[in-house]
Amino acid sequence: MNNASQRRHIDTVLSYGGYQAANKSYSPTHELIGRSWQRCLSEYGLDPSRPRPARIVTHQTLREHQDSVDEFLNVARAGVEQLYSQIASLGYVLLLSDHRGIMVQFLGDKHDDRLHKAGLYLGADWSEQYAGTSAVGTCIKEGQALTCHRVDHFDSSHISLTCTAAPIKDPSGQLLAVLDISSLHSSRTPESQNFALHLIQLHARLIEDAYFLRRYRHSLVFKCDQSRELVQVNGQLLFALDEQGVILAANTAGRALLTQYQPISKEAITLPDLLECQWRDILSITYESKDGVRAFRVSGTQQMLYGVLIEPRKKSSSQLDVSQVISSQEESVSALDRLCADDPAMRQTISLAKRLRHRDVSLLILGETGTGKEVLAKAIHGTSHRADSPFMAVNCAAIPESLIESELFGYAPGTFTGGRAKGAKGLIQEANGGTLFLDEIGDMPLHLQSRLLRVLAEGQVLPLGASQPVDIDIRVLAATHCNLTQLIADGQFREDLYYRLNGATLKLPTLKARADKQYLIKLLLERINPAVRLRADAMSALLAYSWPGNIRQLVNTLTFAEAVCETGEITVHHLPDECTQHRSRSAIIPLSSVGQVIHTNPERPTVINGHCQLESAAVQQNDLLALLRHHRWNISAVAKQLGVSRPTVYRRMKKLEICLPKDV
Ligand SMILES: Nc1ncnc2c1ncn2[C@@H]1O[C@H](COP(=O)(O)OP(=O)(O)OP(=O)(O)O)[C@@H](O)[C@H]1O
Repeated sequence: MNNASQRRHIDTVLSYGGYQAANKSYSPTHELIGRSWQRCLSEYGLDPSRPRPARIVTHQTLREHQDSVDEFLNVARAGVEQLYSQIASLGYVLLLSDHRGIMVQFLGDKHDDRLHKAGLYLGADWSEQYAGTSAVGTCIKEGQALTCHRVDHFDSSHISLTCTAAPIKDPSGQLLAVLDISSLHSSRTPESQNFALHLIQLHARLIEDAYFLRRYRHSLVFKCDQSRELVQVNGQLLFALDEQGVILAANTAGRALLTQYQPISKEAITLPDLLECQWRDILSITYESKDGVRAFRVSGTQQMLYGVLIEPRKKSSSQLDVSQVISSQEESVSALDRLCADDPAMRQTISLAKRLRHRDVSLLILGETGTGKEVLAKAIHGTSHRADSPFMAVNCAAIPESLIESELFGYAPGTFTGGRAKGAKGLIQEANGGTLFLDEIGDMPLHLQSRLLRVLAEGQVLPLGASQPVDIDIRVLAATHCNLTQLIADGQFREDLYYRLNGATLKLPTLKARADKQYLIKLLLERINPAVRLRADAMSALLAYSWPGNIRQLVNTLTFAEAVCETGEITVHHLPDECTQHRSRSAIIPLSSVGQVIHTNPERPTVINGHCQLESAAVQQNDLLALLRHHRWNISAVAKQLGVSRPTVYRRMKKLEICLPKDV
């Protein structure tokens, strides 16, 4: 914006007396803009000839503002991110302000200095009192959605911006936050922003309603709409009710209806009064109406509304209510159920595990490192009829090859010089009556695979140096992150053992792919320290991160954050750098610039269970490379962060065809 335009704008504002006459062609929002200019000049004493730089509040102040809307930010996250995904490519940034005009959330390019300078940034103060007329500040004052387009702004330093904002109110009608989308540049015509205004109003309503439903999740909620067809998916009016049908709260559309309804002598308005019906007509909707919808007439009018009931979520048995699950003295949810909340892949796995837990068939658990293979194996054991017998876990990759045999099968007295004179029971025997968990089975040497096969086939183990086999009764659960089919094809794994182990396959998704990450984050943090709170900004960062080390890395990250946060509250600043820096995979160093990858062959996809995993391998390679480079190729540091041993890191590097740079 050049100086001449700014000077012209200052003149326009100064001669504001003629504002409405001079701007006849403006859209109706300009009544709001006019009132705002008036406030700026006469109430706040702002001087249009002295443009004000963007004011960004201190870190501490920002935290206080974020805290005050923490619960709301958690609920708003999905709506905010969905809106941003729709507008980012059009050059907009998204801002969420609290009711005082301080930006408590920002989605956009953090490194764009122009945004920072323009105040389109986290912590910026867009209150009308400070920044003059703007979409956010004026929306707060007027309680209405509006676009503040270019010269609508009071301050001449803002006249290249276009900003569109909508209010979000709490269930009592108080302003909670303002949702805003802004762009540094835009077409000159204000009409170009009409679509933005519709889009933002739609998302503000979605977020507001999500917050309403969250706040009243333990109450009966009546949802209604003028359309029978749309009410289930997009009911516009929400009413929270007590057991007698008294309206406890309503969303914005519901409150608008209530203001039209004037009861004569009632203190508390009931829904049956409002809809001229019996309380039982409402309570019986779900089971008496075929489509779960019933028609009602609004009292004293001809207006029809179609309503559905949303049942309260029970406080005690909800699996998603983590604090309930954890604090519950009675273990109402089995160890298997607790492994996940609402993730489709995990649900399938857990349901299969439940069906097979009492059978003695061997199970093969597949999943990347840290996805919880051992935890699942333990839960299967713990919920099976073998629960009171031992659970023995053997990590075939961690035991040196020379020791696996004696560790597993044991040895007879006098077999080894230096060994225990009396001999030793192997882990297979130790597990007798219980479960033997063979982790990293893909790393078991071939000759031991034959011996293991015999144990499984014959139910007997022959310790080293012994002449008599010992009867054993074990159930075997095996796990691997390897592609066993490929190992079989390469002659490194016995096909007959594979079939023996694979009574059924249980697959664990990567943490990144799980829809119930939030549940896991809360569950794990609760276990680490129930008194520590996770702030919404930290939760957002954790949800956005790609988690190459899966749940193990999440545990380590939360443990670290809990240790470094001193105030009993984890914010994004307490998270390790990689969680906040790698917001998306595309931000990870491009392979071509690394130079440590040898002959990555895109023509040779890995095949797991018949599906092409080429992309997944590339992603794993990217993630591991990023971590290695982040830790300057310090393998111990990478192993620590991933929560695996150094040999595991080396093995994974080998598998992903990554080698150490020469100068390390
Ligand atoms: N569902 C879960 N709930 C809580 N903690 C979990 C869950 N799944 C995994 N963990 C934790 O994550 C870490 C890794 O789990 P586990 O050892 O079972 O993974 P894994 O897949 O067997 O890893 P690897 O392949 O490296 O042996 C452990 O600290 C475990 O306690």
